[in-house]
Amino acid sequence: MRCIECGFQSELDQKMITCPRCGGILEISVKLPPTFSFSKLRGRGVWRYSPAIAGNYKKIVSISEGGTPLIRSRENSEVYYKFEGANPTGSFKDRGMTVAISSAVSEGYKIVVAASTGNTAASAAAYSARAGLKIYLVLPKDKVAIGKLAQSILYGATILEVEGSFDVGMKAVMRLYKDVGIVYPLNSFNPWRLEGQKTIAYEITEEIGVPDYVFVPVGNAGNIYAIWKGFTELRDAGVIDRVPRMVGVQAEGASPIAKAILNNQDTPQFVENPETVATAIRIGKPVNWKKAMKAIKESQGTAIYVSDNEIMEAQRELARKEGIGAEPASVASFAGYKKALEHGLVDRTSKTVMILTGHALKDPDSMIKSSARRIIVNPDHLENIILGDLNVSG
Ligand SMILES: Cc1ncc(COP(=O)(O)O)c(C=O)c1O
Ligand SMILES: N[C@@H](CCOP(=O)(O)O)C(=O)O
Repeated sequence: MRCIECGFQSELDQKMITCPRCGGILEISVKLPPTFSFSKLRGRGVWRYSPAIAGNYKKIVSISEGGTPLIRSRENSEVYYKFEGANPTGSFKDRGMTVAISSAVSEGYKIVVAASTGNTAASAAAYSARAGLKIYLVLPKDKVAIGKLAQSILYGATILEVEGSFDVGMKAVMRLYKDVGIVYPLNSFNPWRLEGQKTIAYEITEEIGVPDYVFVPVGNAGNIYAIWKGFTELRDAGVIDRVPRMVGVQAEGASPIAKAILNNQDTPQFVENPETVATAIRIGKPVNWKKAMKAIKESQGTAIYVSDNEIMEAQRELARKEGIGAEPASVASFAGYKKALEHGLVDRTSKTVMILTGHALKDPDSMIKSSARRIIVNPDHLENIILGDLNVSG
């Protein structure tokens, strides 16, 4: 393990979540066994890749996460959507949560905590219910999409609401973890969680080999790093010969990392009051910014920001042309891909995967604002509408 802030190094220690020297963010380095081969793996989902997942687990808490569909685009056979909405609670967070909760249980914790814009909360609530742990969720008041809030309520979490953005809650959870050792933190500054999320890279590689580009929505910035880490491990073990270019996509009103990358700055300027329709990535001070920038730079990738209008248009286009329903933050990857095509950053022949991080049903308010043809009809004369349409279209 190595601290990304101060360079502290240690042997693998599952008790370690942040750097014991400076409190910084830790990286877990994994060397795949020389015998690693996809053909030898058994089962499906996150734990199929257990030879690559660091740590010892006395008990595995799973709800069959991972193994999500990689859907080929109808319009371009080189383009794929990794639909993380198909996870048990409807987002990629489940991949990380199965590992983090299994780690918490193995280390003897009884209480877990997470700050959240909604998806981490829903996932953490489900996995802690399955493990029989007590969970406290810190949410930005009135800023969590209704589907996600409803999930956290259903799974029986205690919900603590704070005024202000997600960043306020994140800071509070960090402090709580550092001051009160009995509480296990489930956010992505916990490097064990990212061990689960990196399996996205393993699944993509096993199914289609190495893509040229992977587009990832970026909020607290753990996922883009985790996916890059997965590809890097496979490359270092000689399973693949290169790592795809990682492209981080942020919403314009919450884009410290994208702006730093685009302006060639080493450090992002944090956003005090982030604002975007994509509430899942309404984050101004991403805790994993160093890891994300490392992943982008070392993969020779880039970052992009997209407007709220571009996000909403992308959500409709994906639904209406490809039949895939993803929440606004999720389709930032698609909006970013469209922009990258326009700006000539990628071309249509590049093998590209967009990570669609969460299901459309998470945020019904965003869907219902889409334009739709809704007509009050006489049930005895439905044919009038259909025949009328046929006449109009000739
Ligand atoms: C649906 C969705 N997409 C993307 C993200 C961003 O992921 P990360 O925080 O790992 O950058 C989140 C949460 O942060 C999310 O809930
Ligand atoms: N979008 C996230 C924000 C928290 O991110 P995390 O990966 O650090 O838990 C959420 O769903 O809460």
